[in-house]
Amino acid sequence: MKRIISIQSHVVYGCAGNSSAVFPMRRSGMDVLPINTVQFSNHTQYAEGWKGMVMPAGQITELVQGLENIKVLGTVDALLSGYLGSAEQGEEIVAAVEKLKAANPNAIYFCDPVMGHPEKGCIVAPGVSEFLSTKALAAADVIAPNLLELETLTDRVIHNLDEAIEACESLIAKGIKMVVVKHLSRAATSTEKFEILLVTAKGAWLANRPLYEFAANKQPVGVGDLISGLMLANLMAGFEPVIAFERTNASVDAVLAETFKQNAYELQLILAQDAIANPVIAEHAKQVK
Ligand SMILES: Nc1ncnc2c1ncn2[C@@H]1O[C@H](COP(=O)(O)OP(=O)(O)O)[C@@H](O)[C@H]1O
Ligand SMILES: Cc1ncc(COP(=O)(O)O)c(C=O)c1O
Ligand SMILES: [Mg+2]
Repeated sequence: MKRIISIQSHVVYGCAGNSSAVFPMRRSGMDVLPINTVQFSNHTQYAEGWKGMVMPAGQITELVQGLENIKVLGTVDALLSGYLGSAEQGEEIVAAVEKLKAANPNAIYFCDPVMGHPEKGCIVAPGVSEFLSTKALAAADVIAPNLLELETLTDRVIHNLDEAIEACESLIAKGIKMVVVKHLSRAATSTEKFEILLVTAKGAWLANRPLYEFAANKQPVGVGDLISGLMLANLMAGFEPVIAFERTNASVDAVLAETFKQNAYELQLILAQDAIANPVIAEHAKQVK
């Protein structure tokens, strides 16, 4: 069984961060070790706000040390990071990646560069975007931005698929092994489908899934965290990148379809759990470069 440390937010109610990714990764057969960057009542896109706290400085480092003390750190196959409570937590994560790779040189770092953005509504502490664009990017093996995050990481405005591929290739040229663009949004080839992109040194692949008409102020949150968690789980399960990409897209579609069917705001992970574990691929990814 592959083992993944997942360093993300925890929300008491609903799905975001670890509360969106841990159960699906476990349901996909992974042994997941969650480290929470924050403990919030709910995600930060509720109009009513949220309660809770950012985990104290040093907490990530202390917990990783605890894993090393009991000789578990060397058995970990991957570290996934997502929503950060502070830029200082990012520094602790990069140090944890270095410690992990010293204990297991085959381990990989999968970074979901969750950034706040007025267009998106997600609220993230100051300095996090700058950290993600520099030190996290330098340490990551796989990175999974949405379009806005990809633009920030590559300091460019992206208008279409070709420009999105070029932006990903610029990250590959810097040493990133794989880029998953979780949402092509305005750079997508069609407005009728929800499109995602996989780019590696071997090429670029486009996948899509149906668009569900959620109410404007009730767009489910935690989808990116779900995509990143399932992509990593599928890679750890041994699927080739394109197959992992297709399986992830199929599982995420099943979750969104169930969420839409239930007219829910929070992702319906439990109702869709069988499709998480055993996705049915409706349409294969198309190689676009
Ligand atoms: N199949 C779908 N149909 C409609 N909306 C979707 C679908 N999948 C994801 N979304 C919405 O698209 C947005 C994706 O957010 P974005 O910030 O672009 O990436 P992410 O949040 O996944 O990191 C979210 O509002 C999510 O609810
Ligand atoms: C606490 C928390 N964690 C994680 C996220 C990331 O969610 P998404 O996967 O939609 O980018 C958000 C977004 O608002 C959030 O508020
Ligand atoms: Mg996101």
